[in-house]
Amino acid sequence: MVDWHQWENIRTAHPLVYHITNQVTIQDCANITLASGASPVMTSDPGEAAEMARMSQALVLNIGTPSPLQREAMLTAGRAANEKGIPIILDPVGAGATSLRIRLLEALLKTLKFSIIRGNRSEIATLCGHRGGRGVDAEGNELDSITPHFRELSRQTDATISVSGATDYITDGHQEAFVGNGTPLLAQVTGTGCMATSLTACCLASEITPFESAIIALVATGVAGEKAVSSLSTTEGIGTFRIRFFDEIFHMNTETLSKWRKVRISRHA
Ligand SMILES: Nc1ncnc2c1ncn2[C@@H]1O[C@H](COP(=O)(O)OP(=O)(O)O)[C@@H](O)[C@H]1O
Ligand SMILES: Cc1ncsc1CCOP(=O)(O)O
Repeated sequence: MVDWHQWENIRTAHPLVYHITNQVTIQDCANITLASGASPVMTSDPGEAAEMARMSQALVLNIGTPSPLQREAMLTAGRAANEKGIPIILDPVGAGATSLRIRLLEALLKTLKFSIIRGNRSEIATLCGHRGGRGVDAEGNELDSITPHFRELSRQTDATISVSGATDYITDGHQEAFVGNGTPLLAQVTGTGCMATSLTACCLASEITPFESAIIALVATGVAGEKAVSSLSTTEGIGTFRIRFFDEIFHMNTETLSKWRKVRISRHA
């Protein structure tokens, strides 16, 4: 059972969520963080990364557009966060696309302890050793055949694994959740995965457990997408959808989450 009231914790706690993230969706991530009731800060200068991490309540490391300076900032901020017990969430955007991304992920996973790793199926499958994906979007991978690998990754990394797709899958190695909310239009707008990661960090920063943070954030993303798409007229498309998605997150509350949620949770055998 998920306590959906915890969504309101974000507005009450108003946590600072530090993002080292990609140049494509950085502003969307800042705005979705604000829409949920948290406060974003985005900077990639290694010179201030440790100090910024120490004052935050959660750290997002999103590898969408890596650079040498950003890679250094991620390791510096990550070490500072780990030392202070501040939770870190990793978004391995485009994980399998290049060797540089694979090496960066190996370094991050070797050096840092993550509370949550959130990506699409191709990205998380790459972390499980099944390299795939042409760019940053998911390709292939039937959910049923791959969930045992996600559970194993959770055990190996001691992190909650949050995998988005038509059906989202979350495991902390002991229990698993399937989230059926969403709309295919979410996959046609860039940044919805990055924003799902930001929302997961907002929950994590508000003292919600990693497993519940992952579920609540993906339900909120999916429900906001469903409500946004249902409001579109025949002449409206992804531009209006994107704006309405922000509005729906801004107005998201306990009642909407518990009424619209499509979640199945079970314990692993
Ligand atoms: N075919 C789909 N049907 C319904 N929801 C989807 C679909 N594809 C993705 N979503 C939703 O879109 C959001 C972003 O997921 P995804 O597109 O997998 O992330 P990414 O942008 O990292 O590739 C998630 O909330 C997910 O549930
Ligand atoms: C298109 C693109 N290229 C590098 S990062 C990025 C954004 C990816 O965003 P998301 O993973 O949320 O679709």
